[in-house]
Amino acid sequence: MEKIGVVIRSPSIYYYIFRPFRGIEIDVGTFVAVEVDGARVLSKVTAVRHRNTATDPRLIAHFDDVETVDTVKETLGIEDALYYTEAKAVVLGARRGGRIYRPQKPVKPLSYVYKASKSELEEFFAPRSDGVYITVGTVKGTDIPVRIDAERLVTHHCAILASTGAGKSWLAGVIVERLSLLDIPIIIVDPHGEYSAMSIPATDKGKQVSEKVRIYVVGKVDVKHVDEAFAQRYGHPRVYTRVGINPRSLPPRTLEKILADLYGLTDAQRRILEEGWQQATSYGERQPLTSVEELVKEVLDGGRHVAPPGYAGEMALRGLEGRLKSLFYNSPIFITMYGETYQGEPLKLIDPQAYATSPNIHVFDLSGLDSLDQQIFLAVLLDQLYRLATRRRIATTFTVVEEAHIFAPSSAQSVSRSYLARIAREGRKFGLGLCLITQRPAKLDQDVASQAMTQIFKRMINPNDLKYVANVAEQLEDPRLLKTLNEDDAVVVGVSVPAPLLITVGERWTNHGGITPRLRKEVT
Ligand SMILES: Nc1ncnc2c1ncn2[C@@H]1O[C@H](COP(=O)(O)OP(=O)(O)OP(=O)(O)O)[C@@H](O)[C@H]1O
Repeated sequence: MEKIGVVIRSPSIYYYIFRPFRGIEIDVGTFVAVEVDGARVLSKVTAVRHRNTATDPRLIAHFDDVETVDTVKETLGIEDALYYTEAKAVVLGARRGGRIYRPQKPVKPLSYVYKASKSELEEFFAPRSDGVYITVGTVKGTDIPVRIDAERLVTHHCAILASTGAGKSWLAGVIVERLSLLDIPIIIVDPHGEYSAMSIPATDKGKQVSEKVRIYVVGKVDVKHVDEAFAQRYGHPRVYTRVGINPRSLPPRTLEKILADLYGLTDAQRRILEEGWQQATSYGERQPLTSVEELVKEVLDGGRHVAPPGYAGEMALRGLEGRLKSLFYNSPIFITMYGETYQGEPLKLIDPQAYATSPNIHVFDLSGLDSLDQQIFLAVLLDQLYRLATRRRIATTFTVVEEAHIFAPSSAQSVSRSYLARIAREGRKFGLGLCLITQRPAKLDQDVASQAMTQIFKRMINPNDLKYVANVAEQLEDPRLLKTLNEDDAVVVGVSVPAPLLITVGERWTNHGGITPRLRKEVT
């Protein structure tokens, strides 16, 4: 084993500082090994610096032309004597059977530092024999595959956090493709309509994945421009089902909140709504789909007995009637009568149980909806999924939520936040996993974000987001690293990897819809 340096000091059990021997080049990211109690412990270099012990650096500031610098370097030949290099290595641990063992004592000063061999690295990153893994890329700078524990990734939730254009949806696509071959039902909440491209394979392997893609356009919205762009780019028409939601599937608190936010509600109207909605939705599991007129009549009839007497009561009832009709007729996500169509296309009711029991990739294109309708849709979908999951009526399901900070913002209001938070908190027990994707980590609700036990970071530039990440991601050695990442780099930390890893993200097997447009011409 090649000895490449010696430990100078080790201030804690987590890292040590070593001096690479003369002629040894060490880069950040290099894997090295040391011995602790006879076991070889793997470590990763996270910083390299040149230290000057012989002179005051201010002396060098006086070397103000090429001639002087060359004279000092070549004639005096003191360059090597002036500086030495030292590196910081973070202890990753040693593999013992299926587990990673981390020594509970610091590395001894004067211990030798060895170059980590390929086989040593492969052994360290090898998956446990009893787990289910997906390969999402390679350890950066090596060809060692990065295998992520799929069960932990899915059920303990994950988050992909990075600036815009840093490659979040590319990576989400890689994860979804690999998971789909394990026959896990996957639901993608796609506010930008990017993921329809997964229905077009990019490689042979991609054919198996794209056959599993089911696209749903949500609501009565015109998506001709999206379809045209799709057909032009891939030479195939986009095939989708148009879906909507039954107004009766709205949870009462959510309905009340929407009406209050949009139009305001008096106390009397709230009381009538609470009673009336309970009556109108007392059909059990499958709520009937009726016309809005019938539904509103049922609500008013069911709540009339709590209305104030006389004219005030009549006013409250009429006001509530108007508000309910406005909401259900104006929002494009509701189906307002049985057999409704839009531009000749039938509208189907969403069927969360079918999505969460079939091993497909269900892509919900929400791009035609405004932000409130997107949130209402997600609230209803997640509410139904949660109810089904608690009754063990679904398979383990992975739900990818793009732009998660819109659906669960840290400060602003959102009707979907409590539904995301509930699944983030309790979904693991029922096999409901989330993948939260956001370009503004600092704007994502903390309760929701903190439940993501695997965190994947990509390039991040915004100082607020970096500060936030430094506070929440204990395992991330130095958030400044995130500023320097390329599009295909990612840092993975958390329960589904043996140690924090800098990875090169793998190839896509299906098409990526989020290509950043290039400027066509130079201006002369
Ligand atoms: N691993 C990769 N290998 C090659 N190209 C990549 C990779 N990751 C991303 N890209 C390219 O980088 C660009 C941006 O990627 P992507 O659409 O995934 O970013 P994003 O972070 O999701 O952006 P947005 O915030 O706008 O949704 C795309 O053109 C994509 O093709």
